[in-house]
Amino acid sequence: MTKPFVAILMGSDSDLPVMQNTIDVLKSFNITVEVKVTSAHRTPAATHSYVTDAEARGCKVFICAAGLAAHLAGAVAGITTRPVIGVPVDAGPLQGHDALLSTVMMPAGVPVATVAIGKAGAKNAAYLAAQMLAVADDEMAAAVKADRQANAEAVIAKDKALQEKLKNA
Ligand SMILES: Nc1c(C(=O)O)ncn1[C@@H]1O[C@H](COP(=O)(O)O)[C@@H](O)[C@H]1O
Repeated sequence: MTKPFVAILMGSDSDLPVMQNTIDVLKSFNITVEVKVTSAHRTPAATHSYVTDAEARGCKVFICAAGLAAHLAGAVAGITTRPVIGVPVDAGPLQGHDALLSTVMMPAGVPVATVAIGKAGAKNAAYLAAQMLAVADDEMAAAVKADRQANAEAVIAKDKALQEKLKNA
């Protein structure tokens, strides 16, 4: 039996501050995570063998983060038929627009589910992975629903506090 996990691939260790957000959200759902620095440009052979091996060991979803000419997610999507989520990282003078376009503009047949640039996208990559796992896992589905409910309650509480403050101003 292979143990299910989510793999996070980063083009560089310089992407870690953004991708720590993904790790934290996945861990909050008790999802087993593997984190790997590997690059389609700098270490293409290692990237290929990691993805092939990870899939055989039970990786259910690949999350790939890269900045600049971000080809990592697309290259991984070409190796595996597991879902691939791409996180564009703001790593240079184009502020992540370069990474966004090179991650999202995949040719038909090899999709990369691309999230927003930076921290919000990094968090959403984890939520999306949890929702993908939840399709075949009722416990995960309940955890995702409970998390949504807690977020909604936090927004309502903030609004209530704001209304009180405005009333007393
Ligand atoms: N876009 C890629 C790929 C790739 O797509 O394979 N490999 C590294 N990189 C990105 O280059 C940026 C700068 O990397 P360094 O900080 O190591 O110079 C990082 O954001 C990385 O993801």
